[in-house]
Amino acid sequence: MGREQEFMNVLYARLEELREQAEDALRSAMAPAGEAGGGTFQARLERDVMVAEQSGLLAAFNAGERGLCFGRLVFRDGRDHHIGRIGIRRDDAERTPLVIDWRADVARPFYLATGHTPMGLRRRRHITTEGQQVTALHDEILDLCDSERTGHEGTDADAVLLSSLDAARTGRMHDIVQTIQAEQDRIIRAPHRGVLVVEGGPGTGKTVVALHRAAYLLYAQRELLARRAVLIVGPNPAFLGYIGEVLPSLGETGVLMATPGELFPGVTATATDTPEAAEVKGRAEMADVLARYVRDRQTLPEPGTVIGTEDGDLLLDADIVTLARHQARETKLPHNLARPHFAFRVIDQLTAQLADRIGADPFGGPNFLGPDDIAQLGISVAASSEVQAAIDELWPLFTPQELVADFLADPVHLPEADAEAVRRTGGEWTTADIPLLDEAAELLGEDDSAARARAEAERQERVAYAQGVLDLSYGSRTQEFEDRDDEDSEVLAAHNLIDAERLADRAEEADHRSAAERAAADRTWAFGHIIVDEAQELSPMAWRLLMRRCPTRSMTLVGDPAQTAEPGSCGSWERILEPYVGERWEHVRLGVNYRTPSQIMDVAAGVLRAVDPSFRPPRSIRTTGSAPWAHRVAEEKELADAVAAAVDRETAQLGDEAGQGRLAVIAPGELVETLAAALPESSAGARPDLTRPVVVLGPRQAKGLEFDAVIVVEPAEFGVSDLYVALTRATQRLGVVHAAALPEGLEAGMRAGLAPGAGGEVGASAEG
Ligand SMILES: Nc1ncnc2c1ncn2[C@@H]1O[C@H](COP(=O)(O)OP(=O)(O)OP(=O)(O)O)[C@@H](O)[C@H]1O
Repeated sequence: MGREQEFMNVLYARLEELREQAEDALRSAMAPAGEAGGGTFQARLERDVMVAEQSGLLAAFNAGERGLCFGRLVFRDGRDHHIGRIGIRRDDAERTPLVIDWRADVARPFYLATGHTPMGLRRRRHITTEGQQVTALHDEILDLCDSERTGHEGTDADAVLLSSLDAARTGRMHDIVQTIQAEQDRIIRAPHRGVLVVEGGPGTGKTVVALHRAAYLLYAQRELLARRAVLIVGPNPAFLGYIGEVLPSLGETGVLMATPGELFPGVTATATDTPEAAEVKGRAEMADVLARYVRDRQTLPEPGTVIGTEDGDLLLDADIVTLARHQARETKLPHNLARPHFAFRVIDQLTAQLADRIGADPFGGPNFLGPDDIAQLGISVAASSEVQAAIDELWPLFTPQELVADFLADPVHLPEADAEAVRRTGGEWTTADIPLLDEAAELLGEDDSAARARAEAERQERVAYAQGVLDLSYGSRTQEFEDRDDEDSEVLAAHNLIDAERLADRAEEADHRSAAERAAADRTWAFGHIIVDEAQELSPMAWRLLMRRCPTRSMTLVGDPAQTAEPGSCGSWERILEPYVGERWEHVRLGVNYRTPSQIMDVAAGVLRAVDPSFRPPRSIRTTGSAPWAHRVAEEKELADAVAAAVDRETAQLGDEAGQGRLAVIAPGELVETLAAALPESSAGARPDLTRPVVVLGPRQAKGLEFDAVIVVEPAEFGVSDLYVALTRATQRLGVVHAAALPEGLEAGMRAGLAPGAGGEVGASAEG
């Protein structure tokens, strides 16, 4: 222990040194222009390089501080490496690695080696720390011929994992770099570059594995991903808050997180659809329906429509417009971008009409007007406000919001019942509207060609400057960070953190945002990688939107069909993916439940088995001493008091067991407010504060979350999959408070779970 503590002291001293250097460098880079070499373009670029480099380093130093080093690998060939959250080198001429980043290849045996396949290891050590103090060591001997003993062997190999799983929850998910399991490691580092589907039951680590995969990809493909950013889509804001600290704690910040209701820049879904409306809006056919609706808005004039111009009246008949419309549609451009073609054809034909009239030879000879005269006539026709108004009427410009709002107010091309389900005038946007807005934006297009051309020319200029600055930075680098075998692949060197193009983008006066920030504002942004959690919930229309955001199809999809409850969700992975990648996707499964103890899992599984006797839940890695309990009250109005009493009892238990902890009351939506009022210390609402000791949630809000204790209220009101989700959120204790009879599968599970001597009465709490 003493030797590891000495090492830890050296390591933290080095970290402090690096942090100070980075802070100093950052301070001087941020100094006012006059002191830092003037305000020239070149000087500003150099400053940007420094700021990007040093703030990246600082973020990594700060993130790496907690649990900086957690493992050690001693190889048979004499190599001896410490493994940590980030890689750090000594300040010597060889830049010897002090600690290796967990994502480096050389760290892999830490997660994969077994007695059977030792991967060249003699021993593997887990180092537990509190702050900078080493508090425990666990050694595993992997080379059976190794007779050396340290006194730290022989402890349960899973001790570190189990202590992490037993720890009280904080309301925030933590990284698992110290205890990644072999089946998880294979997914995190999967070489597959396309769509990877990670499936598994509740608590199998799907979410945490996907986040670590993002961290790994940001390391392994840093150049691409730092520029294109990673998008993480999660079911609700509470969930995103819950997982939000995992990647920053691993030093990764180039990530945008969003719910499906936030995927159209400038709009946030705040209203809720009925299940019927959400189902209709989510259907793949809506893409065709909207496309037809856009064509409907390309209209024909009333017969005999006359337009008055300075040069006389013009007849705008259906033939003229039909031809112009046909020619505009033939361009295959989106509606708004095809409009100039339509306008041009209409003006051309009206001009011809005018020219025929003005320049006609009464004796039947050729037209008197020359090409210049006709061109002049064309200009005056185009400038006519009446002509413009007619074109606006026949081929109007729309924003996506206008188009979708018009469609919802009068839904066409839908069967009557479906149209009724979605009909809405005005009002706020819903989550199911977001893919419709995106589809509309695709159908309409955005005429930004001139702005794009200008921006691109300016950008090329900046890239040339930036390349010069980077060459300068590369030549003068003093590198601290290194953990990959390849000397040239500095993980966080300036020239990797920020390449010429990114630097050029950053140098743009008006736009100093990160890639993730720019991505958030840009509907057409192509992300380097997308992670979708609770992917089984998304509708076919939502998938169309997401696939547009990721043309490379580099995606990790996380889901569990048994937890699917959204109306209109896609169903099978094949159905989701076939239109976009055919059969070119990989499917991996996780089979061990790290969250829910077996007593609780048995009860939850009973609920699904009641509808599907062949259902097999994931195997729980833990059991706890507490049997789930149920308490029945005579009438619904007694629920709030009973829940308040149960919360007091359970929080006291958590206090006894873990010193702290988090409890969730999961109740049907209509009861949430009443229960929250009966629990004054609790947090509830659209964005509940999960770090509070007690939260009150609806079943959909509980998705993906976990708590030490969970009290499920009135489960008869839940759908089967919602109930399964609710019952599988607890890491320690589960209770049910109800007035109505328990659903069939739950009642049977509770009976089986009751400890002998507890009376066998489901109606009586096992706790008394
Ligand atoms: N290797 C591990 N080491 C430590 N903790 C782990 C490990 N794997 C998973 N866990 C923990 O198990 C819990 C469940 O993980 P996670 O939320 O990712 O599961 P999930 O499969 O997404 O669950 P659900 O589908 O129910 O939302 C988390 O607290 C996670 O940190």
